[in-house]
Amino acid sequence: MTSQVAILGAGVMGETLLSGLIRAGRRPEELLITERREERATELRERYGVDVVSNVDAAAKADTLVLVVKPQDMPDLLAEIAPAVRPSQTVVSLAAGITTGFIESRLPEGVAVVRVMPNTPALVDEGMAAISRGAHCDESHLELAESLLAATGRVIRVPEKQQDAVTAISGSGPAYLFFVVEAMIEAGVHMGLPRSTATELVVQTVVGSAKLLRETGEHPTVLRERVTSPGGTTAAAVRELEDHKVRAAFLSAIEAARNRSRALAAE
Ligand SMILES: NC(=O)C1=CN([C@@H]2O[C@H](COP(=O)(O)OP(=O)(O)OC[C@H]3O[C@@H](n4cnc5c(N)ncnc54)[C@H](OP(=O)(O)O)[C@@H]3O)[C@@H](O)[C@H]2O)C=CC1
Ligand SMILES: O=C(O)[C@@H]1CCC=N1
Repeated sequence: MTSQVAILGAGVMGETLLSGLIRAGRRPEELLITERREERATELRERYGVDVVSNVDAAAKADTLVLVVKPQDMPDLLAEIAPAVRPSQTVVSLAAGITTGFIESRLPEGVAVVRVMPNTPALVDEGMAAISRGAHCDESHLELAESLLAATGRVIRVPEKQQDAVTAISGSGPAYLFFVVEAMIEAGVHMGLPRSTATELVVQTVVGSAKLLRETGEHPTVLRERVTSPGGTTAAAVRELEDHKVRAAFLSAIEAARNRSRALAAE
């Protein structure tokens, strides 16, 4: 008998995981999804050939329950599924800020809960996910979560106390980089470049720079220094970034994301 994985809440992140599992070779019969809105359920059923069921049916049938609703929707979802959940199942939560203790306290005693922080580059199999064990997890539960997330990119294990910082760095991180990309494209347009030219220049520069970081393993400071010719253009630009306190702004922004993650479970 095949082990079933149910994704409860198939919005942006839930669909990202679903599509990754299918690309990695999981058969639609091994997957179940739940959705609140009928039109979204129909769209996903047609796109992936998966069954869309109620939360209670998913909790009753699947061996692994992956919770991908917004943190604010988590209390209601847990109250709904708790009567159907059994200690033999594994619960994997992708919600920002929601601790394993929060989930364990709302489910039957002994259920293994793994907390995961993924990110959207998982859509192109370049995701970064960090996983943490709850009180009732053993190695097999962590391996199960790793095998799910490894379908869409890299996976590391972190102590749960680091998850709010992880959320602020790699969970939200793609948005900061897209923000920088937007700003660079706008700068090109401002200087008279056609938008399509500016976009191609910036996107390939980001892809190339990421590859350079990954493939050389060099520290980013070293790579930045190699671009910075004495008395040249880059030095002029970096001076402006420092004058405008962009480094300090990143620190404050990422601390704000960490603090927001900490606050989410209390809402
Ligand atoms: N987006 C991202 O980059 C990342 C998101 N996450 C986490 O993933 C989770 C989902 O985020 P995201 O995908 O962006 O949000 P979305 O709003 O896109 O997805 C949540 C989905 O869950 C549905 N839903 C809500 N309540 C229920 C319920 N009781 N039963 C079934 N379905 C339900 C929502 O339906 P409806 O539309 O009707 O509300 C929606 O489709 C969050 O907890 C977030 O912290 C983690 C890392 C990265
Ligand atoms: O913005 C959010 O709350 C979610 C969690 C990390 C990325 N997106």
